[in-house]
Amino acid sequence: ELYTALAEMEELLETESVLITNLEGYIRVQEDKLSLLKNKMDEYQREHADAASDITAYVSNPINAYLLTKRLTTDWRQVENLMEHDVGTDFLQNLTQYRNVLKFPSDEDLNGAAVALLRLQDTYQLDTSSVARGKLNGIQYSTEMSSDDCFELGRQSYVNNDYHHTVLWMNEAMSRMLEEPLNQTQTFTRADVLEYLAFSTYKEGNVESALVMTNELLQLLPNHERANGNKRFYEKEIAHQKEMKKMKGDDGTDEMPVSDLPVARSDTGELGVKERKSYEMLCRGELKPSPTYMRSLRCRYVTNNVPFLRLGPLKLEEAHKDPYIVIYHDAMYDSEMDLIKRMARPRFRRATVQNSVTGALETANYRISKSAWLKTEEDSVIAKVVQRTADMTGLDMESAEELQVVNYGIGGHYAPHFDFARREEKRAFEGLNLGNRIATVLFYMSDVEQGGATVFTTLRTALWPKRGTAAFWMNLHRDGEGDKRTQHAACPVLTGTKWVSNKWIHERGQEFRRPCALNEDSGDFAI
Ligand SMILES: O=C(O)CCC(=O)C(=O)O
Ligand SMILES: [Fe+2]
Repeated sequence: ELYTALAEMEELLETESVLITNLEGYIRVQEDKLSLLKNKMDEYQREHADAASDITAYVSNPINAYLLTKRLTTDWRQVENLMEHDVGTDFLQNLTQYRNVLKFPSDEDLNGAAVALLRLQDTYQLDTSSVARGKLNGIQYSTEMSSDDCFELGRQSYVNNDYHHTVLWMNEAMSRMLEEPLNQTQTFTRADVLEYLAFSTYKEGNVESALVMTNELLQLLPNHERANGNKRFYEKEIAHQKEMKKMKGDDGTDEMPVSDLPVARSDTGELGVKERKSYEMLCRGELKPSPTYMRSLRCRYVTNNVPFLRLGPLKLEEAHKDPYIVIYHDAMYDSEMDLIKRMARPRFRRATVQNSVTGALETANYRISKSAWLKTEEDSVIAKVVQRTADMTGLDMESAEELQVVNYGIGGHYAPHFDFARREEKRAFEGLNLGNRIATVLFYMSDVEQGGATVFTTLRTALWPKRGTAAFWMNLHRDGEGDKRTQHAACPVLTGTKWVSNKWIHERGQEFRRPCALNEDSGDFAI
């Protein structure tokens, strides 16, 4: 699960550096051996040519006769020994040992990294060939991908039953392969790509194209057993579809290719097609509140009646009126953020979500990050931050959860969700007797180069991470019901790392600070 946070990916670079050194050593020893053999061969060739120019004269000389005999006995045995001795063994053994001491990614990591890349491609509408060329918004974003890299990404998509991306990346692999100079280590052939393409195209609902590709494949490999079987299958399928059309008198205009149908995407939860569209638009910064609405939003200094804040008031910026969402600027000092990150690093675990039925904590594709919890009592710095949270919210911190520190790697995200437990998730905070999560304070502990906004899916509002700021909103209505309008998500990180910390404040202890009411009345909250 290394791919879930950037912090741990750094260790992989160290692993790679050790592997490179080992490979360098291996090559050096092999080269030494080969150059020794080459010297011997040159010497033998020279002597042999000499002898061959006048064989009788050569062998009649006793010294030559001795040397020839020696060459073919002890000397040649030396050559055989050299050839036999495998100088690679030690280096191979090193590799086995490294497995135990160094950090290595697993196949699951490879899959996770691939899925993350594809998620970014979707969310930020990146076109396949630009990604393959390492280009992002016209600038060089990373190294170029080889045809092999593209093929592997296509294969990963295929394994995940993601035929849409299989087609995109297999096509890219093919066109890259045609551009590249002939490569001896190429891991795939044209026929391999055609096979993946044909089957995925069929799965995407286009049988005709699948048949065309299969025929192309059979031209390359006429005896390909599976392809022959598929060809018969596709032909039957096409005939069957024609038959069906005829029976229905259907002119085919209302037929929708399967790829356009809404598909359940596991990593954005239960979003419908429309919600998913607006979520992604928000992430891209394409959906904004109207200028009229923006004009109504204010900034001000606040003291919240806290005497201490009279000395240094908080800087509040309104992000949304109803529900009320605010940003506090300079809510955390650099030194605090540095310490919090340092404390969290060694404790990072893959973030979990609560199963709404069983209440159990489990990992899920729709939340990809690493997180750790810090107790208030652990360090005076944490206690200070918690006190500031109390000042910012006017709420009691007794029932609040520990500070949750989160680090998102490239592609890390959290799909649209509510911070409060819904009725059907009643078990979530049961037993703690602290009530539901009444409010959220979300500290941004890093800038994010590209992507990584917090977006409120139904409010046309996106908060862009800015180091040191904190967002604050109430999750519950006055009557304790969850405010569905607070649904929000963490967009995937496109470049850079994202660090945040969450302070979730609970209902218990707020009875006098935010008295409840009989009906939902969310507009009266004043800071
Ligand atoms: O990281 C973000 O922007 C939001 C995180 C969030 O919503 C959560 O952890 O509940
Ligand atoms: Fe959240």
